[in-house]
Formats: sequence, C-alpha cells, structure tokens
Amino acid sequence: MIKVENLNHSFFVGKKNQEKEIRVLKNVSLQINKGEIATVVGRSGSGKSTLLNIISGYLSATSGNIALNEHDVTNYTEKKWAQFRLEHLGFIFQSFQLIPSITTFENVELPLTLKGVAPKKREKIVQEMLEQVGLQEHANHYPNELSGGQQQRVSIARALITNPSIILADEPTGSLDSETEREILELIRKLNKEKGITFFIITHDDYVAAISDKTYELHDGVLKEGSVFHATK
Ligand SMILES: Nc1ncnc2c1ncn2[C@@H]1O[C@H](COP(=O)(O)OP(=O)(O)OP(=O)(O)O)[C@@H](O)[C@H]1O
Repeated sequence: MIKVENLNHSFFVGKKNQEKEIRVLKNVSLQINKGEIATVVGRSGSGKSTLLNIISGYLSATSGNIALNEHDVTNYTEKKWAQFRLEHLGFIFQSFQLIPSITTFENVELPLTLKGVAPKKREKIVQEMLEQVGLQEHANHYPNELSGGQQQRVSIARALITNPSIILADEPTGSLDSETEREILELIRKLNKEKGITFFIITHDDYVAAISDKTYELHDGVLKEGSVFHATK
C-alpha cells in the first residue's frame, strides 16, 4: 500500500541569497492499494522522478505525508529508510543498473547477501527466482553477454529476491524494443497476480499504462487520477 497526502516539493536553484524556488510537486495525493499496479505518466520535467525519489526515501519532501504498508515513513532517518527498503521495497530502472563484473546469479544474489542470508539458503532462493523469470540457462553469464530484455529480467529478479511487497519502477521498458517490452510487461503482470506485489511505475509508454489498475498523470507538478488509457487487464 502506498499512501501519499498533500505532498509538496520545491527545489531552490541559483546563487546563495538569490535562490529561485521551483515548485515541482503541488499538493500531490494518491493511494495505491496492496496488489495494484499504478502508473504515472507525464511529460519530461513534470516531476515523476522527484515523486518516485520521495516515495522511496531518497529525497525529503518539503511537506506532506507518506505511508507505505501502514508504516508512516514521513520522518524516517536514512538508517530507518535503508532498513525499510531492504524489507519492503524493490527497484527496477530503465538502465537495469546491473553490476557488470559479476554474473546473473551474483547480481540477483546481492540483496540477500546484504540482508545476511546464509549462502546455502541464498543459492536455493536465487535458483528458484531465476527459473521464475526464465533465466536459469543464463545464471553464469555476465550482463554484457545478455540481451536488453534478459538484463531487465535479471534486474526484476534482483528486485524480487527479498520478497518485497512494493516494487518501484522508473521507465522499466524504456530501453527495450516493442516485442521485448511486451514480454517484460507480461512478466510484471504475472508477478503481480501470483505474488500480490504492488507496482508503482513511471512511464512514457502506453502499453505499460494499459496493464495498470490505476493511472495518474502529472502535469506541472499537479497529479490527476484518470483513465488516460484504457486498462486491458
Ligand atoms: N536536484 C534538482 N535541483 C533542481 N531542480 C531539479 C532537481 N531535480 C529535478 N529538478 C527539476 O524538477 C523538475 C522535475 O524533474 P523530474 O526529474 O522529477 O521530472 P520527470 O518528470 O521525471 O522528467 P523526465 O521524464 O525527463 O525524467 C524539472 O524542472 C527539473 O529540472
């Protein structure tokens, strides 16, 4: 569950004492229930990444409240956020963000190592996850030996490996051709149905919006809920 209430955010740019305020988010409220897929569309510069950064605790909002899975995270310290992310959140990025010097298996394993899971247990969990995303044949490949779609599968597997209840995704299909994009969207939908994971997805892409339960549009920092696209779910 993601609940945002009356969120405002401004950046201040320019010389000291002559800063100019840029209001990027204006009184944004939204509620995404457990197991829903929600997308946010909007032009470049409309505030999408800022919103995602605030919801994931990488940026502190100027004002407003945020609750994730019934936890009021509004005033969390860095340390509490780091712990919360490991327990509740998974991330998927347009540019995959894989570590190039380690294999598929090791990339997916990493969050479990950070969480302190024992090696034997890690191996079992990673094997199962690679099967779920159809990458068992590629466990020992390095990222540069994989196609874009395969790399995004690795990043999805890595996002899911700690069993998060919320996945935050920034343009997850932005670097993929249209056929691969559909495969990745099918995978997202499958995981959403099977595991009841809540997805919050920023996108420019109509197909992504079409698999969602809820669509929002950000326009100059103002968020509106609406059926910008027809859901075909
Ligand atoms: N660190 C920053 N300092 C100052 N201004 C910023 C900062 N980050 C973003 N902005 C400004 O805030 C506005 C919203 O940026 P944001 O990155 O959230 O937009 P976006 O909708 O994600 O765009 P895109 O689709 O191009 O990624 C833009 O005008 C941007 O220039």
